[in-house]
Amino acid sequence: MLKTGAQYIRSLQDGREIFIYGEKVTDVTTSPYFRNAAASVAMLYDFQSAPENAALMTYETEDGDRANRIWQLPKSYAELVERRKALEAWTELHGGFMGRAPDHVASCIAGMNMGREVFEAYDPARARALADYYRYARDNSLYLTYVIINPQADRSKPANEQKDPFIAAGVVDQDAEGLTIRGGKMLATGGVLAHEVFVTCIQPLREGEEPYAISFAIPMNAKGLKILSRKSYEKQTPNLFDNPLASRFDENDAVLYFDDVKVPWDRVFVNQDTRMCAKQFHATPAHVYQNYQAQVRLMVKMRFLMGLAKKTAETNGTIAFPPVVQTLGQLAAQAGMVEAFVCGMEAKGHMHGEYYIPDAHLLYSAQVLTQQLYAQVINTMRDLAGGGLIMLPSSVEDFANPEIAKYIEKTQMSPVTDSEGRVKFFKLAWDAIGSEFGSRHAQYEMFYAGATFVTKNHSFRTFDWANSTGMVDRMLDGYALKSEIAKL
Ligand SMILES: Cc1cc2nc3c(=O)[nH]c(=O)nc-3n(C[C@H](O)[C@H](O)[C@H](O)COP(=O)(O)OP(=O)(O)OC[C@H]3O[C@@H](n4cnc5c(N)ncnc54)[C@H](O)[C@@H]3O)c2cc1C
Repeated sequence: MLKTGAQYIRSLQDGREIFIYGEKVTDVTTSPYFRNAAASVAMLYDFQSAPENAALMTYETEDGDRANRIWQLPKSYAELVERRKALEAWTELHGGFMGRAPDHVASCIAGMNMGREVFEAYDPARARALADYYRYARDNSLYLTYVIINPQADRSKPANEQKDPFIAAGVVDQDAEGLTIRGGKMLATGGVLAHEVFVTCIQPLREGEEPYAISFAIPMNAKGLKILSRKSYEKQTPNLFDNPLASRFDENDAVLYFDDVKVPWDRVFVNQDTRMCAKQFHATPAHVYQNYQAQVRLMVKMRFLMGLAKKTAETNGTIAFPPVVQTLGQLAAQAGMVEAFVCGMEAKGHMHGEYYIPDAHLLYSAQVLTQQLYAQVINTMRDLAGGGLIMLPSSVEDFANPEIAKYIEKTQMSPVTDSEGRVKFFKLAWDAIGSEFGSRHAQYEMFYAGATFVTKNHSFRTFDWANSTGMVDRMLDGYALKSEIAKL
């Protein structure tokens, strides 16, 4: 069943325990720290369930119901592209600023479900749990987030050798009903807004780390689950005009602590198996699908950033300067590169059983390069803007005071807009690239898919080295020292 925005908002009122600013918040939808972000997610739900968007955003499941395309399991290139168009349309609603909108983890679980045979070979009961969960989440329009990284503490030691063996979430007990989980996980982006969380470990685990080699999904209001929120940018932003992005799209990031949380067997996908923990991502299409979604999102975000860059130059009257045109051309080429990667990984995809999967190496190439690219793009945009990002009145209250408003009109000028338009535009640009919200985005784009050594290893692992070294070998085979000496 497709949820509407109102149904989504109601479904969040489930008594989950969020800790922030010394308080416990149990209703996200009315909290000044989270309510606007919840309303933004509700907007996504309304868009998916609007009758006029049915063909774009939904597909018919095997039961004859309609589900959001984020759950679709494409069986051809054409279906993959159809699904991507839905992701693009959804992402445009937030300009790519909600990194863990519901399409991210849905893509992961859909990809995992496309590789069910890997779970069948591991344990048919766990495979059944995964297949049932996929259908349950799809049929109930669930918003899932995930925590797949152990908290930073001492990265030189495995989880079982940390000062506290339960700094990272692991199994403390198992019985006929399921597992009991204790410990922490980073970093549940969207955790306060999601219905459920998928919990596992994507970091390679060694012998001795079996208790941490788990994979399961539970509701955000599960007994014993504590959501430890970072500061709220939404709360710090007094109004929409001054922080048009932070005030609406602060999806939040939270450490999760599992205070002896009970996980029933029908929600357990991997139990204390280090090899299977890695295989669930890399032997199935899960890792490729979740990160393909992330590149589609980035493609849309780059388009939005290009709009900001061009308007920056227009607003400052620098648009006709040849070096500025070249800078915009360079930025546009970088945006084009992200799009080329998305189109390339789709076109170069392959069948995994009955499903069509984007090309893994082009995906990992995109990840490695875009992790570096984002900071470069932001820096170039700051360079284009100069002090205009800072030469701004403190808040809408300044406009509301006639004495100050008079001087704003005298000092905020542009060849293409009035003083209000100039301030409005630069406040948006600053929120995207410079405010605390914008700065968190730079960190997000650098790390959401793992540190650079991780993505570079994926690129190394998936490149067709045999083809390249074969070419070199054929070249080397075409000549020899002996025959060259013979020519002397
Ligand atoms: C804004 C934001 C949102 C996030 N959202 C989520 C989320 O929704 N779900 C989730 O599960 N995770 C999330 N994460 C966590 C993210 O997956 C991790 O930040 C990422 O995997 C890197 O892990 P780390 O932060 O522990 O960094 P580390 O692995 O500790 O790496 C930090 C740096 O230390 C060095 N380093 C560490 N280990 C090595 C090594 N073995 N070899 C070489 N160099 C090393 C490198 O310089 C590296 O860049 C989020 C992170 C951020 C910043």
